[in-house]
Amino acid sequence: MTRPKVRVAAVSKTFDVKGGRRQVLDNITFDAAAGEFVAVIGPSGCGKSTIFNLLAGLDTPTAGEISIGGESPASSAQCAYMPQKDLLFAWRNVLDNTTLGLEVQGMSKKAARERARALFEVFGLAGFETARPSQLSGGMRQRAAMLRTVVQDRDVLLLDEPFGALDSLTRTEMQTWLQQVWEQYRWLVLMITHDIREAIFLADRVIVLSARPARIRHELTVDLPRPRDISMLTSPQFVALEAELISILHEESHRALLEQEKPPS
Ligand SMILES: Nc1ncnc2c1ncn2[C@@H]1O[C@H](COP(=O)(O)OP(=O)(O)OP(=O)(O)O)[C@@H](O)[C@H]1O
Repeated sequence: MTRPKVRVAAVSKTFDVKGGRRQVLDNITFDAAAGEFVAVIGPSGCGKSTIFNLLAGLDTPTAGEISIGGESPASSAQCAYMPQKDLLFAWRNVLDNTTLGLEVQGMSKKAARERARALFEVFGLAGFETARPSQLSGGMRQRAAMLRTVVQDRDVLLLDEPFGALDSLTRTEMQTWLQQVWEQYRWLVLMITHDIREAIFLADRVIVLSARPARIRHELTVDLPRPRDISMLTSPQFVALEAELISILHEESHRALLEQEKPPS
């Protein structure tokens, strides 16, 4: 078996909060291989973004270890992170929004623009390079935010609810589009979503987290053939996977609701 690209080993995270400590992650262990598409799903507030912050090296675990390509997240230059609110700057045109990450890393504006421009076609944004973000549709804005992540040329993409704010029709289109682009580039994608169908449609594997403090509640392998299309959403195999996840998530969401009513310990 090849060595996993991402390794999360016995990771726990506790925050100091007013009036006590709040444990958010409890002994999380999972691996992901190069080229794999892994969806992460769990009740609201269970700790999904916290895991991504640790993977991106923005914070450190209280216990346990994370490695990306054998390196610590902070020193690894292999991860590109698209946070939940990856907003485009209204005063920059679309091209200059997509080059931001590269410029922050020290690349010249000219070189950054050249690299980003080459992706506009694939991201369905050709012709909109000099448009302002306000001139784009919701789906286009999300593709621009994703282009800004992808242009960093990393092997591992962390996508935190990339389609959360979109209407369901646009969302379905974006899922189909993302699948196509992923087939072409084969990044290792870790994607947080609240949408069970989206998770099954896109992922090779779905990791289900428990209510906070998050533990791995379940791992589901999605062995539906690729490329997947929307006609599969109603296939017996898809529906069975969906039912399995719905029942687990409902249980955990209910626990999360009860947990919210408790004060920090
Ligand atoms: N820096 C911090 N200090 C204190 N508590 C924090 C901090 N960051 C996150 N938390 C808490 O950790 C818990 C999990 O937050 P997180 O954003 O990881 O959840 P999530 O599963 O991504 O949520 P959502 O589904 O709503 O996006 C929340 O209760 C949050 O308040």
